[in-house]
Amino acid sequence: MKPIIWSKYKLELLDQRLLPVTIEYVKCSNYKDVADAIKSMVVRGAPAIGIAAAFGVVLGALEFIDEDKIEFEKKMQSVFESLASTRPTAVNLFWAISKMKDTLFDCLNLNKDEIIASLEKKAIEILDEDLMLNKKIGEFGASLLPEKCSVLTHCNAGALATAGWGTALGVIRSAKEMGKDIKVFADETRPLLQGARLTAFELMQDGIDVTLISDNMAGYVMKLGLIDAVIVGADRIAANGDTANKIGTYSLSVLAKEHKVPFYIAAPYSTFDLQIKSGDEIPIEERNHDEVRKLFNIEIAPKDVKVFNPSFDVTPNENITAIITDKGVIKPPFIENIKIMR
Ligand SMILES: CSC[C@@H](O)[C@@H](O)C(=O)COP(=O)(O)O
Repeated sequence: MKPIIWSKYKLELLDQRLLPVTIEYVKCSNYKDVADAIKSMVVRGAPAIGIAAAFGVVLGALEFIDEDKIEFEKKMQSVFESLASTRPTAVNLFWAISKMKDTLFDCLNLNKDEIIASLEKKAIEILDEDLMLNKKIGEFGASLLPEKCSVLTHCNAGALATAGWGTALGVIRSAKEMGKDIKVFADETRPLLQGARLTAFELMQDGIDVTLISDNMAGYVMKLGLIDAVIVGADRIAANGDTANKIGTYSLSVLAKEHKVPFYIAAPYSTFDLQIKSGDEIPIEERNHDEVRKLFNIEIAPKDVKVFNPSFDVTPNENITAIITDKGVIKPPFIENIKIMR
């Protein structure tokens, strides 16, 4: 099941808000539809929102290509801004938009058809490259896992969050493909339940042994000795290795440290933000408070209760055993080794 389908200048996004109950695609015929889909989390996961935004740029260009050159450039600027204003934490979004901006800049002197063709080519390249990067992450990560092991993961860093295969779940898929005996514990991941709805669904579809737990069970499961490794994805990795990922990841890293369980981050190069020195500089998205007050639109708390709903947290580098990337496995000291690897 592909999360992103591009065909004949139309973008179709698998509506991840409805999974696993309903399988439905949302059709995006202009850049505003794409921005709305990213904001409302029809499409989610760091690499997937970057890819969707790249196709959003193509749709924006198609909409404005017939304007005169100055007007076209002005309108494209608002396309970039609108797509960039959707979600602040995952750097893959800004990485992909910046690739599309560079491509547009390089082809502005070409004719209209050539401009559209260049932008479309770049967006398809970003999509195809992500799948290839995930396969590499999978291979590097799988070699870290013992022949028989049980992995805990959080949120969804799988095929649904990427062009396919996944980062954290890519490591699990590759390990399985290598013949390793892998069991997975998936945190349900409140408030939006990406672990329960997406990770459990994805792994079951692939016949991978998965056990769902609620987030507050992770410590007990580790204490029972049921977890050999934690593997999660990332939304942004600072130059010192501090990593933003779905809210709850930080707590897991603390639990893993306490129980001496290795804690791995799996992410492609597009998730690194070497402009920022540490995780303190990563913008953390705060989402609608009803995500916490309600579950599937049903009130589960007093209507007006105060809520804090940060969508991500930052795991400090000292809690991370290694970062699995498409170029290899980065171990501490992260400041030096990230520089060398990148
Ligand atoms: C390969 S996806 C990595 C991360 O983007 C993922 O773990 C995550 O935090 C997704 O958050 P989401 O809010 O569902 O977009």
